Amino acid sequence: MTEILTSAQMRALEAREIESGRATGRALMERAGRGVVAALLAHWPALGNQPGKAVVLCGPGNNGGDGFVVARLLRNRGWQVAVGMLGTAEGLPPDARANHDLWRSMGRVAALDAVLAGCAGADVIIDALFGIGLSRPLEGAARRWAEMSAAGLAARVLAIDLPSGLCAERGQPIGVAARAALTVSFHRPKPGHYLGAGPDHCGALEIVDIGIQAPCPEAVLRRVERPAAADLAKVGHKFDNGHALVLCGGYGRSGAARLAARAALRIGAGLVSLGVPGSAQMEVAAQITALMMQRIEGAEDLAAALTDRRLGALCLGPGLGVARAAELLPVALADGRGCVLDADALTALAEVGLRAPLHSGCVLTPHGGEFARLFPDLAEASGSGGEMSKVEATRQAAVRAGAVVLYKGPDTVIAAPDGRAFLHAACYERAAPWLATAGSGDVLAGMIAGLMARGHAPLDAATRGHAPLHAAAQGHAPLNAATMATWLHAEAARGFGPGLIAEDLPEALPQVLAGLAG
Ligand SMILES: NC(=O)C1=CN([C@@H]2O[C@H](COP(=O)(O)OP(=O)(O)OC[C@H]3O[C@@H](n4cnc5c(N)ncnc54)[C@H](O)[C@@H]3O)[C@@H](O)[C@H]2O)[C@@H](O)CC1
Ligand SMILES: Nc1ncnc2c1ncn2[C@@H]1O[C@H](COP(=O)(O)OP(=O)(O)O)[C@@H](O)[C@H]1O
Ligand SMILES: [K+]
Repeated sequence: MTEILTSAQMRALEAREIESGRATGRALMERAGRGVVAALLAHWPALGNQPGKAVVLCGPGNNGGDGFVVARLLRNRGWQVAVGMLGTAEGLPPDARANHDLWRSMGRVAALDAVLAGCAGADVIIDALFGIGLSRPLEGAARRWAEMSAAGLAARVLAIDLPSGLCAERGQPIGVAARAALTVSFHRPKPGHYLGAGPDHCGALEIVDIGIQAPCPEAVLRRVERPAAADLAKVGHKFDNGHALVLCGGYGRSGAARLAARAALRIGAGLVSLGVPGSAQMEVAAQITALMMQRIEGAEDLAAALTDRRLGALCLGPGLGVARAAELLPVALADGRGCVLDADALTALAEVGLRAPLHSGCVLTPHGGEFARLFPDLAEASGSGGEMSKVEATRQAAVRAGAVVLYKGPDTVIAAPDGRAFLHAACYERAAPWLATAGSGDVLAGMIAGLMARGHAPLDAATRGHAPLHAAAQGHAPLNAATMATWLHAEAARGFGPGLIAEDLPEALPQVLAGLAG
């Protein structure tokens, strides 16, 4: 279950399910409500011991309809339930109206403001004001609710589908948004559950199966999955496992490249060389052992080094210096070899305005600042106050660059020029706040380069389990390498935990790789 659906895709699926005759809208709403109650009792088991007190806030659409179902099911379990409503019964869509009427046969519906004023003693508050249908900022009582919950005044808030006010696509409040302890969504998560401020507003996330059988569209955003051990196994001679070249900066600036190179080696490249200018040779030589060193003063030396076809991938950027990056970039990009561009290489690229001949073997790994330098319009459109999601911005950036773009952050989005896109969200059960440490991006760049250099093609589902296919300089495809490295990078941080510094990341990789195999 790796798909992440936009609101439009979710609506289309629901419509297809209903058209197929497999379910009615009412049935889906009933299952949604049942799922919410089950999730509530699973999340707060003490509430299952004896009937509690619930306040249910119902909005003017089907999210409100889910709320009426939950109110009825809790009342049937003996709970005291107060329902507050925004809008009128007449204005509700048909399924929500039917559930409103069912609830009215067993309880009252008050105005939202009145219920909010009396919700202090509730065991749980159900936010069923708005879900994927939110189209403008909250106002009036709905806004007051969002402010109240965001201020932490209301305990045990359960949001149905989304905390009201949160944009399902961008993971940012449209104006203000409620804050929940638990968010229960349906069928598949939405981008807003993972992006930006989404996880903070959602609290914890539960996805409930409501029995939709219609298949997800092919071209959806997917979550980055745990890699298969077979894809990372090492085989044969060191040259069978690929050779990566990490370009290094001058004297006093070699640390970042050394970090990247060590990560490339740890992730399984057979050989890793540092391309070092004369000024840094002594410094680097004193610091490395398993890594190799090659003198690369400028463009000519790099061109000569690249005549070795066993070099499967390059990494340019960490500690490189913008001027050196600008000199080396054209040579590095000339022959279409796998190339990870990070840090100073991205800044150099931004200075020439993406006119360098990027190609589909490149992976660009910008953080927010670098993304804004490379794609200022997309950064603005996806920034605060913009309308575009980080997913869409990354997708467009990949098309424009003709290369894989990995837009970093706790929510990392990875997109290929052909439209495929993946999200790695270091939140909820995969939170890895320790990654916010200097140099961790350098390690990621090295890991990607190491995977791209590795001398066997990734195994697809059809060939998994058979002997890997050997072909020098045919490493992991850039998109695969980027997604796998992102998962392993976060996993290494999660395994190490508090106190992590970038140097620890390559050293934590063996345990992560062993864990995959075990
Ligand atoms: N799509 C599906 O597959 C399913 C949807 N279900 C529920 O249905 C919800 C979607 O229902 P709707 O499409 O009716 O959308 P919502 O219930 O999220 O809200 C839509 C209504 O709110 C109004 N509105 C939007 N922003 C407003 C604002 N700021 N102030 C005042 N009014 C505003 C709209 O005009 C519309 O009337 C989901 O979030 C989910 O909870 C579930 O019943 C299960 C299945
Ligand atoms: N709060 C966070 N949770 C999880 N991952 C994070 C967080 N902050 C940053 N990261 C990750 O840490 C890395 C930081 O990279 P970058 O910003 O380039 O740092 P540096 O330049 O210091 O190496 C990226 O992989 C990014 O996705
Ligand atoms: K909601």
